[in-house]
Amino acid sequence: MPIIEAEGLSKTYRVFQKKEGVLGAMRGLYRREYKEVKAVDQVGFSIEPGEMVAFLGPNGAGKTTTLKMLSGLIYPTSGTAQVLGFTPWQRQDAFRRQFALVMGQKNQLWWDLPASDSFQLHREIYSIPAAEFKKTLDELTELLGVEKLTRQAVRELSLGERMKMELIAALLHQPQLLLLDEPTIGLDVVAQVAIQKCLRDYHTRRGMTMLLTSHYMRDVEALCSRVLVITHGTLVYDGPLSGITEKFGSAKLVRLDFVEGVVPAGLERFGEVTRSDGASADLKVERSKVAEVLGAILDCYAVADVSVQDPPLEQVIARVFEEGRKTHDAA
Ligand SMILES: Nc1ncnc2c1ncn2[C@@H]1O[C@H](COP(=O)(O)OP(=O)(O)OP(=O)(O)O)[C@@H](O)[C@H]1O
Repeated sequence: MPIIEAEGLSKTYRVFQKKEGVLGAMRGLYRREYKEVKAVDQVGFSIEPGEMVAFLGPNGAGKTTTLKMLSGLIYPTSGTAQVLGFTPWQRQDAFRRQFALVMGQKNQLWWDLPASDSFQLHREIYSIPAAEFKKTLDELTELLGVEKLTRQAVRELSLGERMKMELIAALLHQPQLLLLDEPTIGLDVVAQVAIQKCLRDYHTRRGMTMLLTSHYMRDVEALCSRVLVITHGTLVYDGPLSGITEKFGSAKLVRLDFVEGVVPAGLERFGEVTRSDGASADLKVERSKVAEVLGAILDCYAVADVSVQDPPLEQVIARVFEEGRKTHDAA
């Protein structure tokens, strides 16, 4: 049975339009005007137990709104979802005990108290047996290298340390499903890698299911083999991470090193030269023409080394977002 099954999930927000100026504000008191924002439009997907899935999209695409519906924080306008066999917005206790939601932009821990006090509260709320609580806590603090920081007030911790504590709090009750909304936002590369490693190790040990939103492609590459892409509230891709490059990365990057120690003139007739540096150059070549172009280059020049690469994932994803925007604007 899938852990998450969403069908036709939609959310339209009704937003109050405040008029400019004092007069406008006064008019708004008795004649309120609203506009509708279609945040999520007929989204459907299914996630099997143990999958680690990335949920990608540009700012305002509807990712957080979808996660909020799946965790029962808000009601959908229409559509259905079954999460762990429950309808999330019915907020049954048994459902809440089996999942966790971590939002990189929101604090769930008490600011003025040490994280260990918040952990104890979680233990009470979830009725975790003392021995089990200690074992999980020790495992997680060790995994994240924060054993010595749990007795320090949360407000005194760095952003990265705080995020690690948030993650520990979320995992203490050993949820089957972890929903993560930008868990590495604002973190330096070292902290990002530590969070990724913790999630990967924890997944290997416990096999939890994970749905993650992130604007950092490194998170996605490190953790998720499947990707859902949403733009303007609509799902535009659901498939393997590698498939995104095949589907949307129409060009390949051909890297050439020339024997003569300089990049020869006239290379641009074979494709767009994206880098030229000493004896080496990068050429953007249409995927279907790579073999033909390489043959022609080798006929013309003395090439010492050649490699053919996919474009960086960031570039491909940016292209998917851009195409989604164009389709939306044209509709
Ligand atoms: N509470 C709300 N009331 C009104 N509109 C909202 C509300 N929350 C979100 N929206 C709107 O819904 C759309 C989707 O927002 P959402 O936060 O789900 O996007 P997102 O993909 O998570 O974006 P980001 O990557 O910037 O976090 C946006 O246009 C946003 O302005």
